[in-house]
Amino acid sequence: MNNYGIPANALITVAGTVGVGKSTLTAALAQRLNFKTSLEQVDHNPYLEKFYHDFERWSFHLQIYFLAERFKEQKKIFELGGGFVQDRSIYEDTGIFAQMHADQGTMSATDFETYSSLFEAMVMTPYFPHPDVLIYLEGSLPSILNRITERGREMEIQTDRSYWEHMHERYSVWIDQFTACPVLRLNIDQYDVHDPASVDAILAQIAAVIQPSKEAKL
Ligand SMILES: Nc1ncnc2c1ncn2[C@@H]1O[C@H](COP(=O)(O)OP(=O)(O)O)[C@@H](O)[C@H]1O
Ligand SMILES: Nc1ncnc2c1ncn2[C@H]1C[C@H](O)[C@@H](COP(=O)(O)O)O1
Repeated sequence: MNNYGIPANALITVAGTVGVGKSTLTAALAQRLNFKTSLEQVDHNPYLEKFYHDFERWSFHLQIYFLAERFKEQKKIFELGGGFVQDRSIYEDTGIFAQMHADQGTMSATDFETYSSLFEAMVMTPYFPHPDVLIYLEGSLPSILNRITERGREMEIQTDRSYWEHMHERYSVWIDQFTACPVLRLNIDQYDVHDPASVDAILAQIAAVIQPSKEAKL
């Protein structure tokens, strides 16, 4: 247990739509807690750019790739005994991205079924540590679009606004139904990741969510 009352073996996962600020908050929390990070690799992803140019052609390949990457990270977290802040959850791959492309017809029904059965088989294993808390970042679509633009990944900037609108809407429905682990909702206008007092306040909220749920498991 550290000064914040957060167990040293905790798994904190940061969720939310593209550009909302997950990686930035992940790094800030991990640094303060002296936790390891589990980050999403964008630069070495062999499918991501192709996917943004042709969803139909590449969505299945990309989902399989993300699933494999995410599962390797889950296994590492399990083997190292926790103490991680994780950028994006595996639940979002299936519950947001794969589902959205299946619903929009940019992933075929057969591909979605194959993907979903693989997902189920991988998640139902002892390697799969559910987070102690999932921090859900939320904010207005215009603020998030500004962040996507400022960050400057050309493939995302060139993507139609409607894609981000659908995703934003889908996230808000998804989180209201999410029950796999305890959730802490944070509005991006209500914290400043560069202000230590503001990060302290988040850590206190994390501790308040984790402690009762850890006690309940004992
Ligand atoms: N709290 C914040 N205040 C202002 N800008 C932020 C904040 N968090 C992230 N950003 C900026 O928004 C952009 C997207 O953040 P990032 O952490 O990469 O998002 P995500 O990992 O959710 O896609 C980056 O340019 C980052 O510097
Ligand atoms: N499962 C996914 N399917 C499609 N695209 C995905 C998936 N997971 C992440 N992405 C994309 C979205 C962004 O362009 C990058 C990185 O996500 P970010 O929210 O910026 O960390 O990968």
